[in-house]
Amino acid sequence: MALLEVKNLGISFGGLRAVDDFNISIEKGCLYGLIGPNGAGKTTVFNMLTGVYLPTDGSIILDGNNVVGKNPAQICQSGIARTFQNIRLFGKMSVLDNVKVALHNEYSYSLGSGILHLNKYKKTETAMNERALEILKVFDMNEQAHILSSNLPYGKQRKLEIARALATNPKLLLLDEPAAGMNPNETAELMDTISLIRDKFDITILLIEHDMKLVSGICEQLTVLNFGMVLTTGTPEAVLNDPEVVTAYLGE
Ligand SMILES: Nc1ncnc2c1ncn2[C@@H]1O[C@H](COP(=O)(O)OP(=O)(O)OP(=O)(O)O)[C@@H](O)[C@H]1O
Repeated sequence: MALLEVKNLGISFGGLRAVDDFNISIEKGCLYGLIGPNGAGKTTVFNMLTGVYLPTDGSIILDGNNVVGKNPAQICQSGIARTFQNIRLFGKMSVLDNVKVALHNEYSYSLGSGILHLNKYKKTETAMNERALEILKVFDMNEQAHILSSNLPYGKQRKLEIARALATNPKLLLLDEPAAGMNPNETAELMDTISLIRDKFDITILLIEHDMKLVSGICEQLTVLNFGMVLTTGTPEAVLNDPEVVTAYLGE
């Protein structure tokens, strides 16, 4: 059974049909790319998958359960995490704290325990620090744990966003243009990181990206969206050589 099965998904904003009859099936462990021209509806699909937008039609089945109608926090608990096109870190918090805020799916203590610094609070905080450092180490950022996140270079801020999303312990990680604004060296490093976390965290990844080098380098399956509708689905080789895709998106 696929980890994510999306059927006939659609949404309208007033008279605009932003996404129509969108179907996708993603096997567990797959690294999957969603591509298409600007305004095709890619981020709108992410917003529906994460409960930010309520679809007008269709179903989103994650691991056998329909998540349509759940709010973003409930969907995060069900196992979908995301990053955003524009970096949305807590700039005035440390790198470590940015990761720790996302650990609440796994760790918790009562308000009273926190105020009174009871044993439960101390144990949980120690465990959270250890877990957050472990995640940061995968990104080679454990030594920067105590600096302000806004002081990180751009490429590292993007990685920290991914680390924070991973801290929610997702089954499915959605990355919205993870390479946006990166230079070629940062993009190459990011490609290695994305492949590594898929293996190390045993997760499934769906990413939106305009950088075709990244897409063809790491994705195993692609779906192309055009004017809110699926143009085609297949392997990167088949999709990127499809004349319709070349005309609609790649512009050659
Ligand atoms: N909340 C909203 N209200 C009205 N229209 C919206 C809303 N959200 C998205 N849209 C419209 O839906 C369409 C798809 O937008 P979307 O941002 O999903 O495209 P995209 O494929 O992610 O584009 P890009 O590659 O530029 O990020 C656009 O016409 C956009 O203006």
